Amino acid sequence: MCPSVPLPSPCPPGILFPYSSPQLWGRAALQPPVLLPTQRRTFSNNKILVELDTSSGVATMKFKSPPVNSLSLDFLTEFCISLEKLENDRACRALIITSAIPRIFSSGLDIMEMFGKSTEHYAEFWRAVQEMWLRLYGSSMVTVAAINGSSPAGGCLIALSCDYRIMVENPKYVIGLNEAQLGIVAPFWFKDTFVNTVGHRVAERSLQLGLLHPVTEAHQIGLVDEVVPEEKLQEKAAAVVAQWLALPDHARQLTKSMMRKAVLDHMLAHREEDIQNFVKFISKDSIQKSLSMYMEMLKKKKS
Ligand SMILES: CCCCCCCCC/C=C/C(=O)SCCNC(=O)CCNC(=O)[C@H](O)C(C)(C)COP(=O)(O)OP(=O)(O)OC[C@H]1O[C@@H](n2cnc3c(N)ncnc32)[C@H](O)[C@@H]1OP(=O)(O)O
Repeated sequence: MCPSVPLPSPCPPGILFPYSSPQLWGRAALQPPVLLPTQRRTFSNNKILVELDTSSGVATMKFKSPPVNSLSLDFLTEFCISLEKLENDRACRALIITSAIPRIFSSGLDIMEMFGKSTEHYAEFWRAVQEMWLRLYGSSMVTVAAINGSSPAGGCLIALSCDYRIMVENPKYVIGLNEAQLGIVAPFWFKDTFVNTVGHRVAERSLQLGLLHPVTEAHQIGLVDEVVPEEKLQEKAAAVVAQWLALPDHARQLTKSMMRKAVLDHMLAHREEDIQNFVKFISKDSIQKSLSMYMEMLKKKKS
């Protein structure tokens, strides 16, 4: 189960740290203005590898869950634990998220977690999905998605939850919230996150059609901020992080919080109701049938 992490009281999970924890504003001030020798701290679990460069304050998180980095309950739990560790580490000010699996950033929520399971399992799974989003969208760190492969649905949500998205130029890669194609509906907080990034009209069309956008199109509609060749991705991500970290942390964090608070608060106010809605929706025979047909379609595509 995704842990309920003790955030500084009285802050509910997902509210940006600056609102409740002014003592953390000073992360920037804690950094001496001299170049220190590079020091790396790594921690790894089954599905995620994290490397923190303590001299720059930048962590890189690599998804490494073959075949397609699908967001299973185990994956989400590891993700939340890693985010909590970094968020609480004063040496860490920024996070770059990328994939160690060729051609895939993340294939989104693990469909097998939403298929043929108990209602208790669906509730636990959905709480973990919510937790992941609350932590990432509400993070006080600078977050950059270095998208080095396709990123449908939940994978796109991870990217959307970051402060900046850089995607590798490749005509085969796609990104978007394609839930409608599976016969399911993107929850209101997926939608809100999407609207906050691309605007209402683009989001409305893209969501209704369940579009997966090729990279160039994703760039045109503002779903990704920049497109780069594969070999430039890490360098570009580092440069973007450096630009964002050049500002005083407290000013950047309060601005981020101001921009995101309404959406985070809305979800927190409806969290339990959202879990009940998900369980009810996903348990329906018609939805289970749609998911089953979709999995069949994926398998057929392969053979
Ligand atoms: C009211 C409120 C209501 C709330 C209503 C509910 C809201 C739910 C919101 C849902 C959000 C989601 O993220 S739903 C998930 C959406 N995700 C997707 O649609 C992605 C589907 N996958 C793909 O398009 C492709 O697999 C892709 C990722 C591009 C990789 O293509 P490749 O050709 O490289 O690989 P494939 O051969 O297709 O896949 C390799 C194997 O991984 C499996 N696989 C692929 N994606 C998978 C996935 N998401 N979950 C599980 N398994 C997956 C395939 O079946 C294969 O299994 P084997 O055949 O056994 O090897």
